[in-house]
Amino acid sequence: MTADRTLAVADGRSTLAYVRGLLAGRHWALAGVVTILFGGAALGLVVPWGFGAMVDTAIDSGSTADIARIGIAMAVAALGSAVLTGLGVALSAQLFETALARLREDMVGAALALPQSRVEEAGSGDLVSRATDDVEVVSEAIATGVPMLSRSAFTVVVTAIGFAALDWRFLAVIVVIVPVYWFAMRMFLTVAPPVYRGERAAMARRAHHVLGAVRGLATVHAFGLVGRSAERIDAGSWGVVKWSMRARITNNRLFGRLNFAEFLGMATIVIVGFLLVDAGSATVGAATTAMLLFLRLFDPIAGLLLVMDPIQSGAASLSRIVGVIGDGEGPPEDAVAVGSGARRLQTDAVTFRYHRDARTVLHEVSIVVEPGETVAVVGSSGAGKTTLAALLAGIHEPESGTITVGDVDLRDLAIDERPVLVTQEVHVFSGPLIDDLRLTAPDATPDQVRSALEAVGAWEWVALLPDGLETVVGAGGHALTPMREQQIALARLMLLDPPVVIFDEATADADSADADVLEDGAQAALEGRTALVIAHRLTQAARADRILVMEGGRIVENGTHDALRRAGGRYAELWSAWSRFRG
Ligand SMILES: Nc1ncnc2c1ncn2[C@@H]1O[C@H](COP(=O)(O)OP(=O)(O)OP(=O)(O)O)[C@@H](O)[C@H]1O
Repeated sequence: MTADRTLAVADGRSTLAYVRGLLAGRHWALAGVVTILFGGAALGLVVPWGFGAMVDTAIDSGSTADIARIGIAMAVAALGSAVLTGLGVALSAQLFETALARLREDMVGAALALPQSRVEEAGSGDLVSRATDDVEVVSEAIATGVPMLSRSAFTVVVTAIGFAALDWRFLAVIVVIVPVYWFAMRMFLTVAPPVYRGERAAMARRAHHVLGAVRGLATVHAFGLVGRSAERIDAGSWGVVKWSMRARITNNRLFGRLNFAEFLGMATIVIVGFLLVDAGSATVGAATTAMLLFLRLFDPIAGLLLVMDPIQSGAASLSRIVGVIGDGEGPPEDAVAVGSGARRLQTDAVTFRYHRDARTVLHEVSIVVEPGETVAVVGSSGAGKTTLAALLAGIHEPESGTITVGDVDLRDLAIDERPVLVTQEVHVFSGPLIDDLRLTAPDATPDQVRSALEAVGAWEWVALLPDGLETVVGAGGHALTPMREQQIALARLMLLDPPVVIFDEATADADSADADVLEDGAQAALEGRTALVIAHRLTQAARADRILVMEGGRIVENGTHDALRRAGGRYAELWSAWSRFRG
């Protein structure tokens, strides 16, 4: 039975495990990136060290050649640092972009494998937003966050080591600035996200008013609504101004606190440097180096704080994506293959409700469709025919009872072994017609495609298309009538060649002029298969080997067309009403 539940959101541990899986086999590449970035950051220390050494050399009346040598060492180190950092950032971006590509693939694969019932329960909007917005947020976090994190984190760590190497007492600066940065970050991460969300929402409202006025310009003019429209747009724009001001104030507060931390740090280094030099335990050059080291930290620390927001959002989105990937109930690992050949389709006392609190839609339904047999299901609207079809195709699971295909439980079957459901909703994919038909059989030859089209009565019109099988159909291509789309669906089915088929009013959409052609096509497509046909047109039911009549979620009659008509029950009633209707 189905229950109300949204799509899962993975917890921290599962998300981390998934990320580890994404990077599996890339450990050496990751270690290489870390080493290169560490080397780049370490070489960067040579520049402030060089300046300090220059100061000490000048104080000690060293020669110009000594100073020049230090300058050359600094230049080489700066170049080396730039090259290594650039290489490290590029390699880390490549590493993470590759992981992102796999994440996208996994997400699309999982979304496509999700049972339709799960998507319906959770709401398709949730899935769409995870597949688009959340993937976008993660890629944004990776594109902006990873290079900044890689560069900044290593610079901060290596600089702290540099302080310690110079004189451990310079580390006092870290004790002074860390609390200020910590509070600045806490404030920013608490205040900024709702302000940015508010700003985006205000922009969306303004766009909504502007688009509404532009699209409905004729109505705006006709009813003299120009003034009111302008007022709404004004109000929307003013909302954007207010939220943008708040966002800028939030940013300025952050930068104000960062500047305060920088001031405190510099003052600490000046004081510690003065005391150390005064006590003779450090040189003026060392104090200069300490100050330059600290100045180098400004950009990386600000960068780290600013990427916290996208990284946080990225982590939240990643857990939503990993939730979907883990949620796929897909085919069981040890899915059973029942082999080729015709098979029996059977339900045993199947009961079903759409929701826990809803009424029962199917009551202990037991049916058997023998191998190769075509059984039609008829009944009044709301009898439960479509629900039965959905259960047989594995879209919903019974609350109780079992469904078996060739004596194997439906739940244990691989997805491509399950009965194929053909409904009246046919989607024609954009592209050459032959590609559309080959969706279900990529290796089919043009001759096989043509035979399938002939069998369902579609070759006559396909042959007359401007480019025959190569004609571009679907959105923006050659338009097809509903009947032709149905025929395409039947031809796809023939090419797929499944042993068990469920037709849910697959030919119901056609005009009566087209109905006979489609029914012939459907008959051909069902030849040799085990088929259950939900029939709206009773002529279609009359062609079946046997008919089941459904009412109120129960099978109330079972027999051939002739036998049921003679019995004078519900089917006979439906048939005479249908015959009168057809004249
Ligand atoms: N997604 C759903 N959620 C809740 N109830 C549903 C849902 N789909 C169908 N039902 C209910 O289940 C019952 C059986 O519907 P079903 O569509 O299976 O009947 P049907 O015989 O196929 O009818 P029709 O011929 O009109 O398509 C109806 O009462 C219907 O309101």
